Amino acid sequence: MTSLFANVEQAPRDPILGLNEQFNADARTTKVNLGVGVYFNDEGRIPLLKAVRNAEVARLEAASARGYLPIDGITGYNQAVQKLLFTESSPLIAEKRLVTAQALGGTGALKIGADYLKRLLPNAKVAISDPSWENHRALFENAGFEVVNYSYYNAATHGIDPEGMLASLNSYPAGTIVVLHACCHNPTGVDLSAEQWAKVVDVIKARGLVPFLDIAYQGFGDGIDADAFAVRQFAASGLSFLVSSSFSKSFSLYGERVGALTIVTANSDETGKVLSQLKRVIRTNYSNPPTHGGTVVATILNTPTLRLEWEDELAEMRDRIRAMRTALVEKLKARGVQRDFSFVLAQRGMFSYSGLTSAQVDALREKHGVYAIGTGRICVAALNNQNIDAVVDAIADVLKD
Ligand SMILES: Cc1ncc(COP(=O)(O)O)c(C=O)c1O
Repeated sequence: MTSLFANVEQAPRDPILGLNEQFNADARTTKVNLGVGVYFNDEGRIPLLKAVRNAEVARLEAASARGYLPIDGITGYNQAVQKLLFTESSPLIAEKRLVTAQALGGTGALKIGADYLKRLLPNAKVAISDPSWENHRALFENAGFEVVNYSYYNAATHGIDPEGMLASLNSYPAGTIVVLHACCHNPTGVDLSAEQWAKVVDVIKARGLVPFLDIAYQGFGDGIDADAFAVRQFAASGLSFLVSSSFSKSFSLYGERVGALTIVTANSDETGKVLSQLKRVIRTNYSNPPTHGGTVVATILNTPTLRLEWEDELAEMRDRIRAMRTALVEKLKARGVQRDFSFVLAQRGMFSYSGLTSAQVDALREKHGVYAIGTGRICVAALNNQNIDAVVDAIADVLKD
């Protein structure tokens, strides 16, 4: 009798998680991991934010005073997410046009959104940017959608291809789902300008496309409010759309899986019905989300002192990444590297799309123990004063070859 799994084939390794496994197995003490999308502090550690520590203390104190742990429903989480995205005075809140559900990180928010959209629009295609976060395509394909790419990045200018993007959007039939990075585009770090967003909103509205905004780095671009610009533009347009929020990076809570899916409906009647459907998707996947990380985030967002503490720490992370961008560009220049890397200064968020070829990325890893993604994406948020000189030397070396 053949065994149940006798004919199972080895699945390809996830490009990022696979690289991480390789990094962990690398015995070199000088190795640097610029592959994974994680913010590390100057000691190379994932920081425990003071606001998080203080919220944890408050959480435990409240639980012991009560004498029991609540089993469902985190007070104030959904409302806090909505205020972060749309501001407290948004008419969407007053008009009860928002459905928000806590989700397992940004990935979980995309997944429940995708599963719900598959029920709503079974024949729609999903369009993602070229390039996009590695998981977008696989996630929507796994939800049963055909996924296509819209033009986004111009490698020659290290900028947006605005005409190409609008041409792509204009070619789609009504009902096509368009996944947009609301800020800090992953992997390129290149975002649309206000004027470009306005044109994108117009085309999406005119053609009846369905926007799904992914906001995984709110606060890492220009600030909490500035980074919500695109989300608020869509809100002002009167369209119905979806937003997936991730708090993994902004609260430095990677392992807790904190995120949210928000759906903007046309009116309060739709809101009630959409919520009932979304609950069904969640219920049949994992029943309800864990409470720990969500309570910490809700406590911070709803407690003025903790909120200020968090905003300062988020700004500190953003400033440190910017400082690392500047240091990288200046050190490469000082090292005599001919190629101009100044485009890196205009990129936002945690990543840089360096323009290094996959052969150069291989050489960085094999010769120097510097790990980057094959597309040339490096995580600038993983650079620090201890490792940056080794990284600069390694890049200079592979460019020389
Ligand atoms: C664009 C984008 N969306 C979503 C996610 C997923 O976020 P989370 O780690 O919270 O699942 C990421 C994380 O890398 C991302 O870069």
